[in-house]
This record gives sequence, C-alpha cells and structure tokens, in this order.
Amino acid sequence: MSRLVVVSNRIADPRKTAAGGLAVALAEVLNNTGGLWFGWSGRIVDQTEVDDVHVQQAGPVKLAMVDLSKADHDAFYLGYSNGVLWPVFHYRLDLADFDAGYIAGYRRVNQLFARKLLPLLRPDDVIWVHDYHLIPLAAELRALGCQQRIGFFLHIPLPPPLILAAIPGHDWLIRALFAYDLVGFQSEADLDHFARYVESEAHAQRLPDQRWRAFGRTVHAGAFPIGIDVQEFTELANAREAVEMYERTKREYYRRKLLVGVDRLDYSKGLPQRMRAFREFLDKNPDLRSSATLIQIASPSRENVGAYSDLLHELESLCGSINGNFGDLDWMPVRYIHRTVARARLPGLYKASRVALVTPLRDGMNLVAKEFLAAQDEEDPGVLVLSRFAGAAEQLKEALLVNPYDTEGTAAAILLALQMPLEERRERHQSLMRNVRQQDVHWWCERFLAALAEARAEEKGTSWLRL
Ligand SMILES: O=P(O)(O)OC[C@H]1O[C@H](O[C@H]2O[C@H](CO)[C@@H](O)[C@H](O)[C@H]2O)[C@H](O)[C@@H](O)[C@@H]1O
Ligand SMILES: O=c1ccn([C@@H]2O[C@H](COP(=O)(O)OP(=O)(O)O)[C@@H](O)[C@H]2O)c(=O)[nH]1
Repeated sequence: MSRLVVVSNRIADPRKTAAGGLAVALAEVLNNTGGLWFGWSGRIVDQTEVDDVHVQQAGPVKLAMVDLSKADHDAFYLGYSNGVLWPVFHYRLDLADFDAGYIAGYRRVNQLFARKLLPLLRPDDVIWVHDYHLIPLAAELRALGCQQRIGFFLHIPLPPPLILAAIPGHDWLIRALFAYDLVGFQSEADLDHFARYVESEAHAQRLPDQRWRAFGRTVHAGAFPIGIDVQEFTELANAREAVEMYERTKREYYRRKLLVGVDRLDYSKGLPQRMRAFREFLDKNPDLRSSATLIQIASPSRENVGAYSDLLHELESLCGSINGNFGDLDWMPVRYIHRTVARARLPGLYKASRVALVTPLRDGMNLVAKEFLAAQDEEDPGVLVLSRFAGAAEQLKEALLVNPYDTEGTAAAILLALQMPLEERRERHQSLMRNVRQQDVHWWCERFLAALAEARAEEKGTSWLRL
C-alpha cells in the first residue's frame, strides 16, 4: 500500500479529539500507511529562521511543519488566500482586495512548500493537497521533477466562470489545477462551474469519465461531498463535557425553545441576514416572543482582514438593537457569544436546541449542519433550517431549505421549525441521518483516494508546468 502524504495550510494533531472529524478521518488513513502530514506550523518567525522543517511524530504519523515570515504570512494567508480567493470563491467580488503584491507571496509560499516537501517524498507516495491556499502546489512540485500521483480537494465553493474570470491571473490559477491527477469539489454545482470554466476559457476538451484535457495534460474531476465522523461525534456527545453542557442549558432555558447558530465570524455565513430574519420573526409573532431564544456563537476568525472587522460591528449592532427593542426584564431574544466554544461542548448545545439556523450566503459544505443532526435525540429531534446555498443542501434535502437573502421567507421557516409536530420532526431527522451516516467522512476519504488511485497521469512531461 502506498504511503499517504497530506498537505494543508493548517495541521491538526490527529491524536487529539478536539482536532475534528477531518483530522480523525485523515488520521485513520495516515495511521494505516504510516503517513506524512505537511503544512504550516502556525508560527510566524524572522525571515532568517524560515528554513527549518520541524518534524514531530504523532503515533505512526509524521507531522512536518514549516514556519512563515511575517511578510509571507501576510501576503499568502491574509492577502491572496483570504483577501482574494476566499471572497471571490464565495461570490463576493465586492470584498476582494486585488492588491498586486499578494500573488508574489502566494507563489513564494507554494514554492517554499514544494521545496521543503520534495526531499521528504518517496517514489510511490500518493499526495493529497487540501484547499485554496495551495492551488499551485502540484505545479511547483512537478517543476521540481515530482512524478508522484497528486490529488487536490477544494473545501470551499468554486464560483461560475464569469466570477472566477474577475481574478487577475485567473487563467494561471486554473491552469495550475491541470498539474494534479484528480481535482475534487464539494458539490455537483462546483464541478459544473469547473467544467464550464475550463471548456469556455481554456478550451479544454471534455473526455469520457469526468476527464478534461488542456495544456497537454488530462485531469480527472469529481464531486466528493465531505461528511462528519458520526461515531466520533456520538462519542463526543456522550462524554462529560457535552452532557454537562446539555443539562446546564436545559436547566437554564427550561421555559424557552432554543434556536442555535454556530459559525466562524465570516461574511460567507450570512449572520446579519440571519439576525434580520430572526427580528422579522419576532416582529410578526408577538405571542411567541418570550418563548424563543437564539444562541449565536460567532467564533473569531481572520481578524486582520478588513472585511471581518466591519462584519463584527454590524453584527454587534444588530444583536444590540434586537435585544433593546424586543427584550424584557426576564428575557433576551439573542444571546450573542463572540468566542470559540470547545468542540467537545457543542453536541450538548445542539441537543438542547429545537432549531439550528445554518444560513450561509455561500458555503463549501458546512459541517455544523451535519453535527447538529448527529447530536439530536432521535425520539425528540430538533429541526435544521438550512441555506440552499450551502454545499450541504445538495445532500440534506429534508431540511427546511431557505434563501438567506429572503428575510420574510427565512422568518416563516423559523416559525415552521418551531411549530413542527413531533411526527414530522422524526421523519425528517430519520431521512437526514441516513445521509449523514452513509456519506460520512470515511466515505468521503475512501471515495477520493479510490478515484485518485484510478486516475492515470497520462502525461509525465513537466516543462509546460513552469508557471
Ligand atoms: O484556517 P482558517 O483560516 O482559520 O479557517 C478555517 C477553515 O475554514 C474553511 O472551511 C471549509 O472547509 C469545511 C470542511 O470541508 C467546509 O465544511 C466549509 O464549508 C469550508 O468553509 C477552509 O476551507 C479551511 O481551509 C480553513 O482551515
Ligand atoms: O466555536 C466554535 C465554532 C465552530 N466549531 C467547529 O468548527 C467547524 C466548522 O466547520 P464548518 O464546515 O461548519 O465551517 P468552516 O468554519 O470550516 O467554514 C465545525 O466542526 C464546528 O463544530 C467549534 O468547534 N467551535
């Protein structure tokens, strides 16, 4: 069996449960193959100290990490990855900062990753690169002579061709994808955008079996929706921290029906739109006012990127005005928490809630939607209100699907969710859980790696790949 090499910007120690489902799923394959996980250490150091690779053993898995200088981190992570690619890939051209200096930092860090990874590779390794930070990595590796099989998975959406084409140098970026043997997306919609882009902008030829040929190379592409580790999450739900959280929340809110939202504080998550919909619901349903409370966890994220601090102020002001206008001495409609809540406690909060509001304006997948479902008591389950623009909506069709831009429509769905009879809640939850269980993170991992094993690198030439 070939050794698996995973490359991602962030690395999580796969032995720690707090690391999450992705780390657990990757840990399983990495453990079985004595694999290697390569990425950024999370440390910012002086330019003169950048050269070292820190290697650490985590059970049978080797973690290899590089540090970044402040200039590289700012241009690569804050600048190009999160100031250009993140907003554009989430359809937010208005928030993109096309500073010409960022791309050089993005290329520099991808070249650094390639240079540092190459000596650690073995001839029969299979390499799996994750996410938008590392799109040109395979091309950089190929330029250094790397012949191994390389797959890429994009965790965020891929927008339609004309949005993608607004990125200066978009052709360079997408051409770099042809250095991979397999490119995976979260949804059929993303795959369709890829096909349309490469056929119209790069004049790629569509071949049978989801293969596209351009720039003298053939790439396989497919939709591989990511799931959660249901067993790991169930164990987390039965552990002390989650049980305590459940009991405390139930005790504190025994007179209320709880709605819950758990998101990074990110403009893609539709938080102001969600608050406006909740305000509309309160406004239209005065009789239900004091019986519904929304707990919104907004976990701090990318605070050095301008668009994120604007969002923070907008959200704080909305929550303040809702509580000011609708609250009473014994009831606050919104409990807004601008802090990261430990993953171990979340199942307790989900289980204590009657409704989850997962209403992003765009989302690659959204794992919170699946975690909420997995944490429910199947005899008395809560209801998932889900944006039709989350990748998860392609799979979770029995949720209450909403358009988050439609304030009245979302407010109506909140009412429906709060009043849904037990029988219907059970039926919906049962069919949703069939999907969550079947298409879990192990299914995702196995399908991607099986497709990568089958994907034949049809050309070994590398000269054109010099980006
Ligand atoms: O590393 P950060 O900048 O702090 O951001 C955290 C992660 O956010 C993104 O998550 C995406 O992947 C999820 C799993 O596939 C998916 O459910 C979600 O819809 C996506 O937004 C990002 O893609 C990761 O690289 C970041 O580490
Ligand atoms: O305060 C928080 C907020 C989120 N999460 C976890 O972070 C992940 C968020 O993943 P999702 O796919 O929903 O969105 P992303 O943040 O990756 O865009 C989920 O596993 C959540 O349980 C957490 O542990 N604590």
